[in-house]
Amino acid sequence: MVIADSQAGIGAPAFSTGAPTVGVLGLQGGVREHADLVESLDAHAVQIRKPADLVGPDGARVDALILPGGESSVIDRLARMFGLDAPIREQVEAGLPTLGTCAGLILLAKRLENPAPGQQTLGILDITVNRNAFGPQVESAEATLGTEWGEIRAAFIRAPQIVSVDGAETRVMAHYGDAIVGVERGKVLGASFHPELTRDTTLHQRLLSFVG
Ligand SMILES: NC(=O)CC[C@H](N)C(=O)O
Repeated sequence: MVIADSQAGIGAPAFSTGAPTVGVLGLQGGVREHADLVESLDAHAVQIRKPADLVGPDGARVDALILPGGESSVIDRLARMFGLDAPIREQVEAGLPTLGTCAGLILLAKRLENPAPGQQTLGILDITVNRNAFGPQVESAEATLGTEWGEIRAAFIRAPQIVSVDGAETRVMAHYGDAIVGVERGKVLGASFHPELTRDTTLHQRLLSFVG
């Protein structure tokens, strides 16, 4: 992964080199795992930590965005602290293909049933999410899901559940038992689970299919 942050000193962002560039929100959580999967698909991964990271030196945006899992209240607080919330919202609403997994799904939701004190979301997907529906970390599980995206090997870790899909344009794509755990609207994908921990590339391939 190329870290698009001069302070990190790992080089310049790899924009406009032919292969698509996928930004991974790099504030907290499973950043490296998503970046590794992106690079296994011959795309570039860059870390997004400040608004300028969303835009390359020649003005080109990243071609797609991933909001990883982690702790959604922490990612939310840091994103607002660094002024990333509005630019992300604007670019996603303008058509930037985006994948949110677990905490990333929570960030995408318009409504949370049990937010942490002061927690906000980007409010992009017209869904209501119960933040820790699948219980504490010890109740985490791995499962193979038959989904509208294809078969996915998924890891659930204190996973959120989509308790309702409130907008007609948002499609239910995946269930785990009776629970809705995957949705899609336009070029925005949201999943309760972690495909990056089981190294399942189905969702990343779907994300890249929206590029260009
Ligand atoms: N693995 C995860 O991303 C867990 C998300 C967690 N439930 C939260 O509120 O952020």
